[in-house]
Amino acid sequence: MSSDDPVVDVRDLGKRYEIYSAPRDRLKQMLLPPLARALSRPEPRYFREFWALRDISFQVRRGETLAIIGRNGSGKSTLLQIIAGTMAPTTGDARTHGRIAALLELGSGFNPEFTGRENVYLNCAILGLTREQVDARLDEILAFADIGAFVDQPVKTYSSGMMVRLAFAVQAHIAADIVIIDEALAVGDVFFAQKCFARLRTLVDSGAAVIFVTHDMSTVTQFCRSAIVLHEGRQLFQGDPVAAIRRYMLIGREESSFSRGSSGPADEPPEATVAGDWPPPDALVRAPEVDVVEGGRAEFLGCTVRDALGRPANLFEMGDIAEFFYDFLVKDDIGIPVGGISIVNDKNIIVHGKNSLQVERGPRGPVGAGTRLRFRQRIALRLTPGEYTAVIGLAATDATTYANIDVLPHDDLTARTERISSVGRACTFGVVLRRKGVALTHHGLCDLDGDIAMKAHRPDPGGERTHDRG
Ligand SMILES: Nc1ncnc2c1ncn2[C@@H]1O[C@H](COP(=O)(O)OP(=O)(O)OP(=O)(O)O)[C@@H](O)[C@H]1O
Repeated sequence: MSSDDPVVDVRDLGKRYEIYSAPRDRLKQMLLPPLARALSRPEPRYFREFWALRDISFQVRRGETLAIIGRNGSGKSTLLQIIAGTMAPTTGDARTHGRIAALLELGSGFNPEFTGRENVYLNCAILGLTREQVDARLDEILAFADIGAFVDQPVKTYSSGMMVRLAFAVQAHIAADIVIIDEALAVGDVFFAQKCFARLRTLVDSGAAVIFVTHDMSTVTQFCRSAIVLHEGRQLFQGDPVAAIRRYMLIGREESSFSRGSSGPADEPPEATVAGDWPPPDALVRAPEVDVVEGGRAEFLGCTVRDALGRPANLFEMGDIAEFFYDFLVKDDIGIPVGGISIVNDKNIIVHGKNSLQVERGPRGPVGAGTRLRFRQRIALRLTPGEYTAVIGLAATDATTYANIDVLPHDDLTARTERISSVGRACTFGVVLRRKGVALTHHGLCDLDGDIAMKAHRPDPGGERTHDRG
């Protein structure tokens, strides 16, 4: 095998599951078809077919990193299991060359009654290492796992974080040619995740191929050289990670009444407005999965997200302006209304939140029952690529508080502001790398204002020379 030959070669792969509506049907399926065959009768079937994967083909070479992305249930884990050899395909095949390290299901390779140390030996033996080889690596494995005295406790007493530490430490030290990881790093803390990525980078540099399932889009862009998008068991896309994320973000959206905003087709969708214009009230959407907490004093009517051209959009490039429009029907007399949005990432962390008290100070008064309150909130999405949801909130405050916002302590302001409605998952949108200019405008969750100055200073015999850059 030459060094350029694929170490993973997946061809026309398909996986069919048999779905039984009752356990007894499984038994019938085992017993009755052979009987029917013996009697030369038509074979009965007691299950429904479900194809979790269809026509999947790709190759991975040494030193390559491949991400597999897709919505829940798209077939990612099934595909990894077939590559890892723990599940057989129904059609096609997945050939692999070399030793495989797989981190698929938490604790799956461990015997819960054995200690961590014993499990290291057990796991390594399963992976084909001799006792002497394990002895030689044990210190390194345990140092990497860094679980202290727990290493001599039964694994059943471990937290999930400890379990993944030990499992990753083993898999990362067995000199594997192919490393397969299914989201497993997500249960470790951030320091351990960083250590794992550093280790994976070393493995890749030394020629291992890494296949990775993740829902974390920044991992895809930062770590992987290519990506496959699976959707309902089909391979929608394979190639550049950024293009793959775009494709992934569009799943389920292109068919809906939403369109793609800045990434969309050149022809404008019918409901586009001029940027900044208020869309007609019936253009607002109330998604079925919104999570509304309201005390009956106002009703959330819906929202729409528009791009800088006024087109409905839910996919933006880093730094694009998004305009959020959202309406409430006030059902009771309330004080001075306050509207706001919090943007929440896939880890349920609020990456940005702002309400109208924080941005405007125009004359305002209380509003009465029957008023339709309309908000337009413009946000520059200077966020890391990923999927986000918006929480939309309505609150009210009194005239005295409103007049004294600048002097009131924050806690007083909060205490004097009544929460009226909070709408979780009011809308979702994606942020992807930019296509023009610097693709990734910053690292980390959000882009903070700031600048960088540099001075180069080189003392020399003829006097000092200083260059300023700012
Ligand atoms: N043993 C099984 N029997 C029947 N159907 C199954 C079985 N295992 C998985 N499936 C189905 O196959 C499809 C693909 O499952 P899989 O776990 O591979 O998806 P996934 O992309 O890894 O999902 P997630 O992101 O939620 O982990 C799903 O619809 C799932 O319900």
